[in-house]
Amino acid sequence: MTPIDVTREKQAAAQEAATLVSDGMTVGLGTGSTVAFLLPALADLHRNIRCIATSPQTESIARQVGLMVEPFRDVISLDIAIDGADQIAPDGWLIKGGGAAHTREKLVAISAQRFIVIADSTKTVNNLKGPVPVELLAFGLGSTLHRLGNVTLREGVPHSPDGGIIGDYHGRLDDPQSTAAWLSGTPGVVEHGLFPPEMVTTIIVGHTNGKVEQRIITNNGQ
Ligand SMILES: O=C(CO)[C@H](O)[C@H](O)COP(=O)(O)O
Repeated sequence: MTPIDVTREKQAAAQEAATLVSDGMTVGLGTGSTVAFLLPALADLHRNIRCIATSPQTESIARQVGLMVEPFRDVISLDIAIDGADQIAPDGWLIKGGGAAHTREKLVAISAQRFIVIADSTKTVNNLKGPVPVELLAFGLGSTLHRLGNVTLREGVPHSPDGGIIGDYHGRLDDPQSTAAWLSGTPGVVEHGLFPPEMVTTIIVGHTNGKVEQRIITNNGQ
């Protein structure tokens, strides 16, 4: 069997996603190594797009390759957002936030008409497995951690770009909907990395032979 070439898979998915963008669009840019392949592909194909970046890393690379990046402040709606994922379940639930950017990534995804997920084939799983990344408010951190129970704080990337404390929740995940609702309803949790299928338009998975597989998850009301 051919060994998996994750780099080629990421590249293939990113390249395909870049073709879904048209000149004149406002484009949300996710964060991570798959998105890093998307940025030059977008810059090669499109001269006239406006971009919103979900992290300082993405913003810096996007500017280096010549993309026009603006702050996400007065923009209300994006035409499209493209981002990676850590795990993709068959029903379209995602875990994101391996790169600690899930709060901004969720805001950008929910604001986009279409949210496209790009990934290598190792990201597809039969069942989501924890942990789930969480961003927590520094104020009251000890109390929030006590109520959540099973959270480890990150050492590598301890803060989000917005100053939140990044951790990983290791609790139950057999019903992502109820875990997501519980995390969202816990005061002190700024955001968690469970993304529901309703947020996802299309998943593009790259394969080692350079081909991609596209799965439509929801038409987002279009
Ligand atoms: O959610 C994310 C960052 O917060 C990334 O999209 C996710 O971690 C996937 O990263 P990569 O493309 O490097 O595999």
